[in-house]
Amino acid sequence: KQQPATRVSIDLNETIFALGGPWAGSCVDRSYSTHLLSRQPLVIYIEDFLSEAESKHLLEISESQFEPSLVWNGEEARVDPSVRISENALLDRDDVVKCIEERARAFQGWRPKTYIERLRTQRYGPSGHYVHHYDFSADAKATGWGRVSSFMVYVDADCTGGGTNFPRIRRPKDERWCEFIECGVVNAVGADGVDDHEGVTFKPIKGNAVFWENLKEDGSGYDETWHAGLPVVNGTKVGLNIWNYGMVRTME
Ligand SMILES: O=C(O)CCC(=O)C(=O)O
Ligand SMILES: [Fe+2]
Repeated sequence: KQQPATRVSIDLNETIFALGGPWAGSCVDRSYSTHLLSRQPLVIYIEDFLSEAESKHLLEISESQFEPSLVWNGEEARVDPSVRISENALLDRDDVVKCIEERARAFQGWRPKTYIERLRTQRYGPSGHYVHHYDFSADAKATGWGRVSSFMVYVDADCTGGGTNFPRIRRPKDERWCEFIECGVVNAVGADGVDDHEGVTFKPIKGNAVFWENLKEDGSGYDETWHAGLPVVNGTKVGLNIWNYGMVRTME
């Protein structure tokens, strides 16, 4: 086994990560169903990841916590409507939240040396959006640590627009996918001018989720994971971000 050139230790800080070992409480098993969209990068669509009651609960505990979403420009975090218009809420780790964290760990086969970042909901109103971006940062290859994978979960989707667009992922051919992704020419142009009729746009569907891996085994990022939250036209969309921070595979 190849030894990493440098060993970087990470700061396992409770304000950032959902720590505390395997959840010992009782969680009701969720019978979600999965559909493989891509192998490289790994992208899996998940139906019924959240129950109706869980979504309702997440919305309730988020309500008083929402604050404007910030963007990091390399120096400071600030509001930048050209990049992102939404509010997000850091969730208290009650039993419902811990069971969702545990479901995300189990889904990934309890991947070693991987920590879930504290869960956040994100709410978008009309013209709310997030321009195309990567969830990973470029230093994972050097440090051996990074955002190895992401879940985008739809907690509320009482909206038009607001799809999650991956312009570099090839649209699957089978018509059955049209239940979950936009088919045909959509011609919606994101706030950054990227035309979403290429690639895959997931419809926001309450309770469903998209899971993808951001980093290759060596810690470099997949270009194909470039994605956006397209502008909401009417109504409200609430997403749940589950970001998984871990050691890249070749360093494990
Ligand atoms: O809202 C979406 O559809 C995508 C959100 C997203 O990519 C993010 O918060 O990192
Ligand atoms: Fe993202």
